[in-house]
Amino acid sequence: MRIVEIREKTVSIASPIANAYIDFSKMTCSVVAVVTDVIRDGKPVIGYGFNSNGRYGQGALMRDRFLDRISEAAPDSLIDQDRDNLDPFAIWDTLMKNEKPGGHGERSVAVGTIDMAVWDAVAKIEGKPLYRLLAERYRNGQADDKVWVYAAGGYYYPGKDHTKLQDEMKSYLDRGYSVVKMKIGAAPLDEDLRRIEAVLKVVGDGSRLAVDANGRFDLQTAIAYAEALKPYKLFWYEEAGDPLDYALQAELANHYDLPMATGENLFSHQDARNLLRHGGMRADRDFVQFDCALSYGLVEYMRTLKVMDEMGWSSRRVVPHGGHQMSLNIAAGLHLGGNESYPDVFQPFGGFADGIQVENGYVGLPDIPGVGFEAKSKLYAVMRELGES
Ligand SMILES: O=C([O-])CC(=O)C(=O)O
Ligand SMILES: [Mg+2]
Repeated sequence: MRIVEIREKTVSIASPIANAYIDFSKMTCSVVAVVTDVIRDGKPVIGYGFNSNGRYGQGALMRDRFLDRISEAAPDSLIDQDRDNLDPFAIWDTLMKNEKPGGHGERSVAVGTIDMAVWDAVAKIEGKPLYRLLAERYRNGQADDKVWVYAAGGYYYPGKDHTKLQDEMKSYLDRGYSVVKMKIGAAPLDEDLRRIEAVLKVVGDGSRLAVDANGRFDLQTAIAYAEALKPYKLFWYEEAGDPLDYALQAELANHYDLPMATGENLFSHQDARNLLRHGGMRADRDFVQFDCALSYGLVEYMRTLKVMDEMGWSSRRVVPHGGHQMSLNIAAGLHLGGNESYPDVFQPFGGFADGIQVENGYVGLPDIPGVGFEAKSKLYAVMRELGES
């Protein structure tokens, strides 16, 4: 058994939406296909991956060094002999050979995307949904059969008034979500409060609304928002300040005793550990949002979960960023607290398998081998074009 080839391409996920920090007018993402010589149902097994929104396609890094490391490695060194399968840990070590520690930059996105495709192939070779494989290998066989998800949206875009924002949020509730998320921080505080109040009229209660500032605020602004948000008792207040400003996050906790969330822009277990060491995050109420697709993949994610465990954090406090099926599998298989969902944006990469309904805020997973991409037809069409061409 061997990896025959790894293919990659960059695709556009451009749209007119904006958060407080960036617009998505030129957003791209990488799609990766790991082609193996294993035959299932008369066809070679191909694992697929893609990177989450917010970081651009990583083709250059992959072509410049990561893919060569795999093609130059002895094929046997990448195999899990006991299981007669690919070995995601050995593949990870090979990808990261001669990479210095620290300064994670965007190589973590390139590696995370390849790692997703490797795990998809591993689960397909074993003939199981990835979440079941993860539960069997790492959680005594106990998988969650459904995962809590919330609907993320509420972006700024030209011409979007309060009515359009309300319509968007109402459509998420109509589709079975019980918690929604909206952007803040691209408008002045008083306008953002009016936007929040407009949404509260639709969702009914602050416990059903999270807000996301995408790292926009300095400490003074973060505190001003905290004071203004407090009476609404929101589900969470996300990424108030710069993702790496742990002192800001820790000081903010002195002004806001309700749930906060952050971590989507931390790309390694060392950065996650620094957040928990220095960011004043509270294990009894706050949430962390590390996204495997941006942060060296599932191999590294397991290290992050171990760090959390050692620091007294339940895996149920993790609700990953990214709204993708890979994190949904990790959530069900490794017992996370839930997953983000983008019902309308970042298509065809956002969202879950076709025909899977959200019920009271929970979704199930398709019962097919791998991550489940084949059950999401528009996404699979993009992947297949790369893998089977
Ligand atoms: O707008 C973005 O970059 C996405 C984001 O923060 C989220 O999904 O929490
Ligand atoms: Mg966010």
